[in-house]
Amino acid sequence: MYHLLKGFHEYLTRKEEFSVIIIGLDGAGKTTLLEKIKTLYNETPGLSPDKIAPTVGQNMGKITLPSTILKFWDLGGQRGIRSIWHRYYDDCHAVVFVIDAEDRERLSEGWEILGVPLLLLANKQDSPHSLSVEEIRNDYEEWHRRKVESARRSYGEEMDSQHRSERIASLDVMGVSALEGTNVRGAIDWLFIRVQNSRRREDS
Ligand SMILES: Nc1nc2c(ncn2[C@@H]2O[C@H](COP(=O)(O)OP(=O)(O)OP(=O)(O)O)[C@@H](O)[C@H]2O)c(=O)[nH]1
Ligand SMILES: [Mg+2]
Repeated sequence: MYHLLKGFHEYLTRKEEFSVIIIGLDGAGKTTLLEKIKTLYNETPGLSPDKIAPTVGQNMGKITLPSTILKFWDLGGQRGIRSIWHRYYDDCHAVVFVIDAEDRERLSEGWEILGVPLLLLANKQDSPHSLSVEEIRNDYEEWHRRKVESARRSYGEEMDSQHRSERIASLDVMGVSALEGTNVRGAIDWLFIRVQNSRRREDS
């Protein structure tokens, strides 16, 4: 009887774990974001911004949501370290791509390394010098249009235009400030819904 009740209790309280990777150029604010997420969702606060150094390798952090554990992998963004990102793609349930909205010069460098985008965070929205969500989205679409056009020039007309629209449709841009925590909860809500949906699709 005890085992039956214990099993039932475990069933009711069980939590599924999902992996989310956080990528983006060096200095975009990925680690600041992860530490802010820990502070907002865990009893033990994350590191304060002045304790955060550039990431060499990876950081991991977990938060608990209703019947869900989100496990974040914050990966270093420096050029030499980006080659390890692909090892995390297969096993993750969602990708967060952080953009430094203050850094106009390096926006296209960001698009170059962006694989399949899911949630794009335009970070540093607290700064008056930052580009807005709208400007970031337009820049991405403009960059993508140029890329499709130059591919068309090189490979002829057989470009898959349906693929193109799917790709843009899958892009969600949100403005956040990792430093101040603005809209970080909105980003977590987005991820929560996204991983729940991915589970429903796997189940059916
Ligand atoms: N104004 C402002 N600055 C931020 C924000 N988020 C991060 N920063 C600053 O941006 C710099 C880089 O932040 P990190 O979190 O180390 O960046 P990272 O993306 O982890 O960089 P790598 O580990 O090298 O890939 C730091 O000086 C942060 O304080 C933000 O929301 N607003
Ligand atoms: Mg970092």
